[in-house]
Amino acid sequence: MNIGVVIAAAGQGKRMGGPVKKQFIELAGKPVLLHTLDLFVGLEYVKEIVVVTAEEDVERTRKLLAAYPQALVIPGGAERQDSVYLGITALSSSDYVMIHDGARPFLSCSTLEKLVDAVRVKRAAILAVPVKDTIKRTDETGVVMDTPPRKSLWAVQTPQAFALSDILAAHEQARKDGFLGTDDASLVERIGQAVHVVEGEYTNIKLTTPEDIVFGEAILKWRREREQ
Ligand SMILES: Nc1ccn([C@@H]2O[C@H](COP(=O)(O)OP(=O)(O)OP(=O)(O)O)[C@@H](O)[C@H]2O)c(=O)n1
Ligand SMILES: C[C@](O)(CO)[C@H](O)COP(=O)(O)O
Repeated sequence: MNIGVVIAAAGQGKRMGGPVKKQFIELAGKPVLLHTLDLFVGLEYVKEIVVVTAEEDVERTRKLLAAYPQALVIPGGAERQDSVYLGITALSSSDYVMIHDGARPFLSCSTLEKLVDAVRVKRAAILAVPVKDTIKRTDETGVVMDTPPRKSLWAVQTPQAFALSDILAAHEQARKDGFLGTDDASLVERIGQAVHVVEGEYTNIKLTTPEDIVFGEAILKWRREREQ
C-alpha cells in the first residue's frame, strides 16, 4: 500500500496575525511545518510527500526542508481547496492519500495508524472528535433557529484519507460545479461516497488564532511530562 501525503501549508494565517506565518512559527525550537512533516517521515507506507506552500514561500520552504529529500515543495492556490488539488495532482506513485493541514502539528502516531487502518478498508476516512459544547444554528439576525442533537455532531480534523482516484474525481467535480468546501471530505460526500469517521484527539488542534499557540505549547509540555 502506497500512501502519499499532501500537506496544505499555503495559507496566509490572517486569523493568527503577527509577523511570521503560523506554519513557520517556532514551537519548542522547531518550525510548525517541520513538526507536521515529522509526523509522516519514516512511515514505511509513505512513499511521497507533497508540501504545498504560498508562491512567495516556495524557496524558503525548499531550504527549510533540505534535509527531507522525500518532500516535494510546490506552490499552492488562492483557497485551501485549490492548494490541496495542486498537491494531489502532483502525486505520482500513490494509491491512497492523506491530506493534512500544515498548521496541525500535534497528531499522535496511534491516531494516525487508526486512520491508515480505516482507509485501507473503507476508502474514505477522516479524523473527528465528538463536539463538547451545545451547538445552535442562528438566522442572519443572530436569533437561534434550532439546537441540533449533539450526539450526531463531530468536529472534523485532518488528516483526511482517501483512495487517490476517488479524491481526484471529487475535486474535479467540485471544480466543474464551482463548489468550495471547507474540507476535502465534503467534496467526496457530495459525489455520493461514504466517508467514515475515526475518532481523533482533542489535542490535534489546528493553529488558527493567537491563543492556539498557548494551547500548542501546553500540549507539547503535557506530552513531555507524560513521557518522563
Ligand atoms: N490557500 C490556502 C489556504 C490555506 N491553506 C492551508 O490550509 C490549512 C488550514 O487552513 P487555515 O487554518 O484556514 O490557514 P490559513 O488560510 O493560513 O488561515 P487564515 O484563514 O486565518 O488566513 C493551513 O495549514 C493552511 O496553510 C493552503 O494550503 N492554501
Ligand atoms: C480542513 C479543516 O482543518 C477541518 O477542520 C478545516 O475545515 C479547515 O478550515 P479553515 O477554514 O481552513 O480553517
